[in-house]
Amino acid sequence: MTRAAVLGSGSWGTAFAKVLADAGTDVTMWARRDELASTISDKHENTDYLPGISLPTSISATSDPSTALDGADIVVLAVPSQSLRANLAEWTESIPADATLLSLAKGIETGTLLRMSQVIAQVTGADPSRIASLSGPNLARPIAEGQPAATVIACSDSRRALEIQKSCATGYFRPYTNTDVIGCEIGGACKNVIALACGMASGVGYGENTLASIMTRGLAEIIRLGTALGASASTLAGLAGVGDLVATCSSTLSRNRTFGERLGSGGSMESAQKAAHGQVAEGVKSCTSVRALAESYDVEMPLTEAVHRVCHEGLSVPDAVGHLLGRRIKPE
Ligand SMILES: NC(=O)C1=CN([C@@H]2O[C@H](COP(=O)(O)OP(=O)(O)OC[C@H]3O[C@@H](n4cnc5c(N)ncnc54)[C@H](O)[C@@H]3O)[C@@H](O)[C@H]2O)C=CC1
Ligand SMILES: O=C(CO)COP(=O)(O)O
Repeated sequence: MTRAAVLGSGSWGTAFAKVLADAGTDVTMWARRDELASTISDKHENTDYLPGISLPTSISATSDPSTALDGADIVVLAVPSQSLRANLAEWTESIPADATLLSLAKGIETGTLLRMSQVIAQVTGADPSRIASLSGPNLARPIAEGQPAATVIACSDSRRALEIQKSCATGYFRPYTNTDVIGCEIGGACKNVIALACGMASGVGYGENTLASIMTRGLAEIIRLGTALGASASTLAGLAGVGDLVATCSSTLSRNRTFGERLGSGGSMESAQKAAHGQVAEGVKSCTSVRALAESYDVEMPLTEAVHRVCHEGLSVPDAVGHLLGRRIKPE
């Protein structure tokens, strides 16, 4: 039986642990707090992040990372992007030598501008062939409720991608494999920034034409950046690109879209942050790193630029809209 350690017990870590267990994988979760680990083990519910969802009784949880990692074939990294490096530094010693490392995080590290698989390779010293990324239209709660969805597992080693695919395929969760780790990670990180922009537009009161225009032009800038970094455009036209972009930009369950909506309807960064109740809206930090990454590759990303300026330079949403529409007109 495949054994997985899921490190991080937020909404997606918990929902994905349920998927793994439903697929017949032996799962141990790690939670930062003892209290949450005990609740998951004893009450089979994550009352903090996925209240009302019954977890399989086979899932156990611990606040001791070495207990969770003991004998793991697959190590699922489910903490927010900006905390991955510090957490990994503590976990590296206990990670089994041949385990596959699977990142669920959708962000680009600030400062280093590294993708999550690059951070994992740097901190753990693992060969890139052991590192995989999972990304797609996967809002946590509907998946935990068993609503059908598909995803992409990207790994340069197809054997490892297949191993993960088998460990999480269920009657409601359909994983596809891919070898394009860059495309998968860029799609996942960048769509959060575009979802912030859609939220802002929606908060102002704009409707479907505006949102569809932002999604489509957002995809154009994601493809520009992805292909400059070596991603395949077809990955970005698939589940980890268009699929996730549509789900996140359209859903009121998205933390990024909701965060943007609060800003668009006149809320401050502080109030939007407070209203998120500790849940991470990755795009708020990644807009800055994606923008810097694009700049270093001489790639134009006007929507990302606008989101960065609203979140971090005090630009108002109406002024950001004015700047975007005031740009030079050009062919599509
Ligand atoms: N929630 C969702 O629907 C989806 C989330 N993701 C991605 O999964 C990653 C994790 O997100 P969620 O599970 O949604 O998180 P969440 O926002 O529900 O919860 C954050 C989790 O990370 C923990 N955490 C926060 N700061 C930490 C730190 N410094 N060290 C260790 N743990 C820390 C919290 O205790 C909590 O368990 C993110 O990159 C997110 O973009 C991907 C797909 C779906
Ligand atoms: O990545 C997600 C869906 O695929 C979740 O998006 P949010 O982090 O905006 O909730």
